[in-house]
Amino acid sequence: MKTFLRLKQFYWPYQKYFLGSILFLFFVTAITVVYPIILKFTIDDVILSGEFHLVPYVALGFVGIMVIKGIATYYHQFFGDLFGIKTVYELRNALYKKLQYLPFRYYDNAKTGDLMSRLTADVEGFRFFLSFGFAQALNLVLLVGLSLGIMLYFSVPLALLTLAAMPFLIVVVYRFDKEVHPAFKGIRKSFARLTTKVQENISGMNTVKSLSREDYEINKFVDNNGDYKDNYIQTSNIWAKYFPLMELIGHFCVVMLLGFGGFMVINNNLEPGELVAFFSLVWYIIGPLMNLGFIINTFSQSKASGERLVEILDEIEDIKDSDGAINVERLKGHVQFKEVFHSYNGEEGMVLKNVSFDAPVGKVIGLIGATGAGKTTITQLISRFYEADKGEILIDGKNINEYSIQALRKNIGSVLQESFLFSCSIRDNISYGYPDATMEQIQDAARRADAHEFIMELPDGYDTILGERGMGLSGGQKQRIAIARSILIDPSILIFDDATSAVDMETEAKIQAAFQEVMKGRTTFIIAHRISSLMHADEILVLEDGEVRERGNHEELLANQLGIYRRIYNIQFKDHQTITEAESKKVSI
Ligand SMILES: Nc1ncnc2c1ncn2[C@@H]1O[C@H](COP(=O)(O)OP(=O)(O)OP(=O)(O)O)[C@@H](O)[C@H]1O
Repeated sequence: MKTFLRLKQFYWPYQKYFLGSILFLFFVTAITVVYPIILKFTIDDVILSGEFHLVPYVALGFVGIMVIKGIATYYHQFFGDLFGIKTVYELRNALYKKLQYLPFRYYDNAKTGDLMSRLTADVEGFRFFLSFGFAQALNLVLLVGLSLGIMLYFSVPLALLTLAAMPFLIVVVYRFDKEVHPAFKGIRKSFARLTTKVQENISGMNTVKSLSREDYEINKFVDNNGDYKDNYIQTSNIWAKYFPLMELIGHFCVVMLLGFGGFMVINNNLEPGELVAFFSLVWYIIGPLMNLGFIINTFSQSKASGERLVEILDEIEDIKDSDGAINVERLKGHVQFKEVFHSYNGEEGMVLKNVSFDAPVGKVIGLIGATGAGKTTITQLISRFYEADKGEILIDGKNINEYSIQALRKNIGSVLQESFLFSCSIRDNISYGYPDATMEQIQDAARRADAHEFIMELPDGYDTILGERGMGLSGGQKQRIAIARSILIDPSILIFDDATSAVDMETEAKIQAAFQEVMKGRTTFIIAHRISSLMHADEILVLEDGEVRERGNHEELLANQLGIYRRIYNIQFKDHQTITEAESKKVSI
């Protein structure tokens, strides 16, 4: 019940559809139980009493009642559907919104396929219960209640006989629910694993094919698919075990009814029409009770689904605006780190240790160091993707927590090693961060990113539709679109995180030239492994194990013959020298 209470805010605003559906359900149920009464009347008061002239009227009345039942059924289902559909519309929106604001920490461990299945299959599971399951449960209570009432009215002893089997049925149903609920949870989890597998496989198809791991992937999928199948079989086993038992109890009731009821008719303690009516009424009890398995099934599924939805909704958004957060339009871009420490998973794993630096407005800061040294972490802290454990990060003299997250991030443009382009036009990709940009502004950003020329050579120019992964464009072209996208928001802080590592030297030179143009007047952080990418920086921070080991400009750092920077330079310079020598040998041959 906790799950349903937690999700109340989504379905309660649509209570009018729910109440409408329930109202018509009352009609449907009432008309349903009128049917055996008409039957009793037809047999006892028309046929056995010889009043045959009444038959056409009874038949007409019966047809009329059935028409009303049809109309009531239509509205009951229609309102029930509306209730479910409108609720999950709100719920899906809320879940999606929540996903947009969940911190990066959440996505570090989240699986795309699992989230997809929550937003689709689980939301549907919940809707199904709202639209049908609940009404079925209510229908059960109403139909059983009314039928029992009428039966008690006709004959108390016979009605009690029917009631006698109820405790057994309740025990069976209780045990069924106990077993089937975890089984359904298992199915949902297994389905999420299956979709995760498919999603990861499609996203990583390049790696799969290049390492010829198709067979391995197929086997893994077969395992996941097998697990899903086994989960379903296990659930079917539970179902198969309990359903016949429920049915058996139901049929036992009918046998008792026919035996004892027939005996009462023979002894003139019950009218023949009443026995026939009883026979119909008892099926109105047995039928819904046999359906109880399905209702519990729907309820269990929706409870399991609802729990998985609540898990997302209750996830903590720990990175959010502080009270009175400043909504500044434009930051100047003066970035300062003061004794910053950071870990992703507790004290032991400090990935930044006592990092301090000052990046005045318009200056270029280079970050270099081995992989895992903490370069990206520094830039992620500036954007508040994660929060530092200790120390202070200031922009324009104020702690970054004092700015609203939106204001802060709107002033930071990032180009990553692999830029993500959406499956829409190039124009929309460039204007993603500034949807109101005019075509002139978009083209201007593209020109400054050295992207305009190649875009114009594409058949549809700026209207060219890109695939999910920027299909049809080279790595360098994708990067230049990403640069255009970052500069269109006119950020005061620019972050280039390994932005040229995936492209060839010539493209790198082109992108670097584009960088020079867009860096003017902005505080820029360049993360790179190649010294050539950041040698012109005003200050270069050399990181090792999360600590700044050396700092200074290119010349100053080179002067330290035993320094890390000098060592990196020597290795890269040697490579360069070897290549140049080989090239010149080739030419002389
Ligand atoms: N989201 C995360 N959760 C847990 N640990 C992380 C996370 N991101 C990075 N780390 C760890 O923090 C350390 C620093 O990572 P970071 O990405 O800052 O290094 P980097 O210097 O940018 O490396 P690279 O040059 O490979 O990009 C690494 O040990 C890394 O494993």
